[in-house]
Amino acid sequence: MGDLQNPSLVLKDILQFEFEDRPVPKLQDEHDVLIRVKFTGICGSDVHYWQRGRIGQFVLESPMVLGHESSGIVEKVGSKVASLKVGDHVALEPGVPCRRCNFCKGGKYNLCSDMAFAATPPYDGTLAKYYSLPEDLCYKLPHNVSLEEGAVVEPLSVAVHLVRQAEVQPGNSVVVFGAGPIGLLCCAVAKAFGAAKVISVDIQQNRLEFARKYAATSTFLPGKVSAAGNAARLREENALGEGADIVIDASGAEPSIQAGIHVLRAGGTFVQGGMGKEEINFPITAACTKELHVKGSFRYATGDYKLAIGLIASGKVDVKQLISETVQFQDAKRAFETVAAGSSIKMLIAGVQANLTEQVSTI
Ligand SMILES: NC(=O)C1=CN([C@@H]2O[C@H](COP(=O)(O)OP(=O)(O)OC[C@H]3O[C@@H](n4cnc5c(N)ncnc54)[C@H](O)[C@@H]3O)[C@@H](O)[C@H]2O)C=CC1
Ligand SMILES: O=C(CO)[C@@H](O)[C@H](O)CO
Ligand SMILES: [Zn+2]
Repeated sequence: MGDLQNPSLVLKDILQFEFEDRPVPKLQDEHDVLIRVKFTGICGSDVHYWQRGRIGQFVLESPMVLGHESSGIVEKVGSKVASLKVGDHVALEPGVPCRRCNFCKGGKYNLCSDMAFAATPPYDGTLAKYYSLPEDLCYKLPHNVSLEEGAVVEPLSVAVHLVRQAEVQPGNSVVVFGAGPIGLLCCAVAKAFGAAKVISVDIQQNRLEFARKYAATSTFLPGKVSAAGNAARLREENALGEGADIVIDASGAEPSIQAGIHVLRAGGTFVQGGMGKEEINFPITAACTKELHVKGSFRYATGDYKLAIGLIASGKVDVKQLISETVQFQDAKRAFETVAAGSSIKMLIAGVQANLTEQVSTI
């Protein structure tokens, strides 16, 4: 068999992956660029689609290429591309908004209802040899930021957006539920924003050990007691007085959200980032009587990617430590299984290599 054009990892249905050859994307606009994808991280959201076929209103109804945390090298540029040239190393912002609606015009393009986002049904993702995007969504990496780090810019931008939504101020106490990549990056960004206490909460002891070494000032393993009981112990063990200033949920788990509301001080801020069950029991009276600020946080918007790259380039946030393993493209399924087994932090999948094209075709 001759060379494949664009080998891609396709989620055909729940738990069913297949490698397929897809056409190389055509540049649709003079400002588009074609990227040779070099590294792609696996996100908790990819795992949700793989295992459950949905996140909220986004439901897998036909086969979809997974992956949206990618870096790559510019392979081809449209006739009006001025900011990039062939060979540039870039981090991909993998969602194209309509650019015309009020949200887009107001800088909150993450809320655009016409967003075409990689690996969010029905749009194909980046786990392919090639991917195409408008030039302004490809961020040139500084010389001291590697392509591996470039693939982590996407989840770091999610964390930057979460911490900005939380309005973390110097001296704040911040409790982060979930010590997966998103929660860990939230800890690191909160610290970079000057938080005095950053408490990481998870049900996996190994993740807490990692969090403590990485960016958390302390950790908390919830017990088999009520959410209010866990919140009380969390407050006590961390000398939080009347409660934490800020809670970020990066777990999507109901007990975390409940404990998060209970651990906040009056007037504190709760930001939801984790996505899991669509509906949960929520301690609404505590939120009411403490006059909490309860917000959501979805992906990223104006300035988040630039700040994320700046945090890496300046050494304020180290993303290299999060990368557990990089597997070859043809081993992508194993990478998903490793993530599901909970034995890694961030798994990267290398882009299709020239000499691997034949091998992928036989899988
Ligand atoms: N809001 C947004 O824009 C985005 C949201 N996400 C979501 O954020 C979440 C986190 O993503 P990743 O870090 O990649 O996933 P992950 O699955 O690696 O991390 C989730 C962590 O939550 C922990 N957890 C589960 N139940 C818990 C409980 N009861 N208490 C405390 N911790 C608990 C797990 O042990 C795990 O370490 C996912 O739900 C993902 O879909 C991801 C990207 C963007
Ligand atoms: O994981 C992310 C972004 O990093 C989610 O927003 C998914 O795009 C939802 O489909
Ligand atoms: Zn993601």
